[in-house]
This record gives sequence, C-alpha cells and structure tokens, in this order.
Amino acid sequence: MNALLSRSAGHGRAAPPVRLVHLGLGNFFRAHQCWYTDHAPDAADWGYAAFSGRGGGGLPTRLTAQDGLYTLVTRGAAGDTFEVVNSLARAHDADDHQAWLTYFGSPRLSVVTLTVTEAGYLRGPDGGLDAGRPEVQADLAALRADLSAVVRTAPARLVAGLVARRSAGAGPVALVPCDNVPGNGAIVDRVVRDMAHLLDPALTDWLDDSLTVVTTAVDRITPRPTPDESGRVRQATGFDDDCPVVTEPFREWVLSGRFPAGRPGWQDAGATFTDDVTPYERRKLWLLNGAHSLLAYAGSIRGHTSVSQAVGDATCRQWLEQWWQAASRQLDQREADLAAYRHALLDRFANPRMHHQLAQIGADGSQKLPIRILPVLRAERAAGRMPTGATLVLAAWICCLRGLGAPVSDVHAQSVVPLADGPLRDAARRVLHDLDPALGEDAEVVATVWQQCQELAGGATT
Ligand SMILES: NC(=O)c1ccc[n+]([C@@H]2O[C@H](COP(=O)([O-])OP(=O)(O)OC[C@H]3O[C@@H](n4cnc5c(N)ncnc54)[C@H](O)[C@@H]3O)[C@@H](O)[C@H]2O)c1
Ligand SMILES: O=P(O)(O)OC[C@@H](O)[C@@H](O)[C@H](O)[C@H](O)CO
Repeated sequence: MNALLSRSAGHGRAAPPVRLVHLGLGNFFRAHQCWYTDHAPDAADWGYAAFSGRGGGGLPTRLTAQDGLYTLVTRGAAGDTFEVVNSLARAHDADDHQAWLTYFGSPRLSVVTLTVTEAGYLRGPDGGLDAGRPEVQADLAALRADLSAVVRTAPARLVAGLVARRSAGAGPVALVPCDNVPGNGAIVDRVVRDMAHLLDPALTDWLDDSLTVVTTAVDRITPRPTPDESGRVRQATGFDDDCPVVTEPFREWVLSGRFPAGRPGWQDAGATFTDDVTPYERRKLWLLNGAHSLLAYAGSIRGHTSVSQAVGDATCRQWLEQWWQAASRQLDQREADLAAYRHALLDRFANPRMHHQLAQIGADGSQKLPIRILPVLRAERAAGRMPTGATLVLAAWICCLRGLGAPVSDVHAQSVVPLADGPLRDAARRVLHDLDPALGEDAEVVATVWQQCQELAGGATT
C-alpha cells in the first residue's frame, strides 16, 4: 500500500508559518498564488491558511489529511511534471469562521488573497455592493447583532475579519483579489467599503489607514481535475494524493499596489510588479478569456466538449481569428507583440493533453460577457464597424440559453433564460438589451446577432 502524501510521512517541507490568508480555496489558487509563494526565495517564512469560498465540498478535509500538501501536475503538450507544493499550511471549510477571525486578529497576517469568481463580489448595476440581495441583508443583520457571527458572503467575511483586526490592533493588511475581472482591486475596495459603511460608517477611517487593495492580472489555465489524476500521480510518484491539481506550464501574475505589512518575494518567482496592470489585464481578458467564451458557446454548439477539440475545428478557428482581429484593434500594443501573444495562445489552447471543459468555462456568461466581449463590441461600434467576431459570441450564448450547446449554469439563469425564450429575433433583442440597453437599441447589432443565431442553430450537430 502507498503512503498518503503528508508532512508527517516525510513528504514536502515543514509547514511555513501562516502569514497569508486566502478566500476561495480551489484549483486555481493552488496552481497559482500557492505556487508563486512556494517558489519565492523566502518560501519558508510564508504559509497560507486557505478557506473555501462557500461550503467546502470536502477539499479542506482532504487537504488537512495531507497536512496541506498536494501535487501540482504541470501538463505540457509533451508530458507531465509533478511537484509537491509546500506553502499551504492550513485548509478550512467556509464555516470555520472562528479560525478566519483569529487569523485576521494576528499581527503576523500580512496579505489576504481572493478567488471567489466574478459572481462572488455581489455587485449591483452601479458597480457597488448589491445591498438589496437577501444574502447581503442576512449577513448585515447577523453582524449588527454580533460582530463575530458566522457570515457567508465574501464582502461580509472580509469586513468581519477587518473588524476583528481593528479590535486586536493587529495593524495594516493588503487585500489581493485574483479573479478574472478588470480592475479587481477597485471592485473589492468598493464592495468591502460599501459593506463596512452599512455596518458602521466609523469603520471608514480605520480602512483608510489600515487597508490597501492591490490590483492584479492573473493567468494560468487550470481545468477542474478529472478523477483519474490521483492514479497518474500514484504511478509517477509512488504516493497517494487525494487532491492533485493539473495546470499548464504557462503562468503570469501582474500586481499593482502596496503591501504595508510585507509580502513573499513573489517577484523572484516570476511575478511582475507594475504601476498599471491595465494593458496586461485587457490583453488577457479579451484575447484569452474572450476566446474561451467564444469556444465555450460556439464550440459546444458544434458538438465539442473541450477547448483543444474546439480549437482544432477550422470553423471555430475562423471565428476565433475574427474575434482576435476585433479585440486586437482595441488594444494599444504593438501588432507584432499581439501576434506573438495570439500565436502562443493557440498553442496553449491546442494542448491535447489538457481537458479544459467548455461547460466549465461557459458558466456565468451573464457575468463574464460584459467583461470579456462588450468593451470591444462598444468600441468597434463607436468606430462605425460591425465586429462579427464579437457579435458571434453573444449569438452563441443566446443559442446556449435556448438549449443548444453547453448547459446553462449561470448565477442569473432565472432572469436570463426566460429572456432568450420565444421568437428568435425578439429573444436576441431582449438578451442584448439586458446586457446593455444601447445594444438592444442598435438595430444593426440585433440583426447581425439574429442572423448569426440562425446560422449557429442551423449548423448544430448536437
Ligand atoms: N481556473 C483557472 O484557469 C483560472 C485562471 C485565472 C483566474 N481564475 C479565477 O479563479 C476563480 C476560481 O477558479 P478555480 O478554478 O479555482 O475554481 P474552483 O471551482 O476550483 O474554486 C472556486 C472557489 O471559489 C469559491 N466560490 C465560488 N463561488 C463563490 C461565491 N459566489 N462566493 C464566494 N466564493 C465562491 C468556491 O467555494 C471555491 O472555493 C475563477 O472564477 C477566476 O476568476 C481561474
Ligand atoms: O475562471 P473563469 O470561470 O472566470 O473563466 C474560465 C476560463 O476562461 C479561465 O479560467 C481561464 O482558463 C483562465 O483565466 C486562464 O488564466
């Protein structure tokens, strides 16, 4: 029988002291922020305590049985490499709120990173915290009754932790959101301040003095692992690992902001520190994530299930080029650099050994398309052009909402699915209007999307 991967069985290194907290313990965090921390020259001084964003799904329990260790499988087109990541010192379920408050109350805590998905920030139409949502109201009521009450939303958990930190006089801390949303620093700053203000306006002064929020652009394709990964790890390493993570060789982390209580030497592990992440962020969100959304909807309508399958389809490749041409026109970067970036992306997408499911990428289109596609579509329309590569993504999403291709999994499914129902032209106009009223009123865009929906539906193989 093989030994379970664990520090007590002699694997990995000693657990580093907890000076970092993460909210949103999932695959990407373990392939990215944990990996960078483990590869920093001062890795022995920086340990993570990580919490599930919601519930736990058993991952914290499995990681705890392994003393926080797990195998990162880096999957290149030619083969795999296996490494044990050491920087996760403690793993917690979302409900372990007392532990959360205790870490925040410790002066040793310096940085809090986050991956809670686009939907986890609970923003309303004005970009601030959607205070009308029942879960936000419930958390506010709980905190008003008891500042240490268990709360569930990310903004409330952050505010509860910051209140505990203020009470303990534990000093300043940096928040580092690592989700695929543009201006993620400003977003988290806003929703945390909105929640704090609703709870107690007097918190604002403390936040001004003691909280910094860092903006980041992050990149490393990390699909949900399939159940057979543990077997591969066992075969390659000789130990049992109940929760390996699979990722690609490429990685990028660009950060902008201050760390008043220090941070690991992430720059020596390859992270870039800059005054402005916007050029990196736009290039990545539009060329990579926008292309992912295109393949997720249009590729699944053509019967594909993974990114590598879809990108091997000449029709999808043609759509991809159309999208990339439109998006690249809106990026203020040298054409040669953009061409090299797109070329590298094609290799990353085509990696036949990565099984990145289109259904996973297609989740929460209502949150992703406004970020990934609409800025390009609006800019192209303002320049008098019809970017068919952009409208096609919207047409394909509408077709998926109507039952073709990838199944709908969307935080706003209850409102967007009915909009896409009924006669196609009206449905297209309603969905576009919901994304942005100006789009629903742009007759040429509506006509183009309608036409593309008809073509996609006619060509469906599923
Ligand atoms: N997987 C990737 O390739 C990748 C790459 C770059 C960035 N990201 C970012 O990381 C995020 C997480 O990706 P992952 O692959 O780790 O997913 P995952 O499913 O493995 O983990 C998601 C984590 O987020 C939490 N979560 C989900 N919805 C939430 C909500 N509404 N509120 C609070 N917490 C919530 C979950 O509980 C879980 O802890 C993505 O949404 C994306 O913004 C992912
Ligand atoms: O993680 P999501 O759900 O926001 O988006 C799905 C993919 O587009 C995304 O995870 C990419 O793989 C990632 O952004 C690559 O760095």
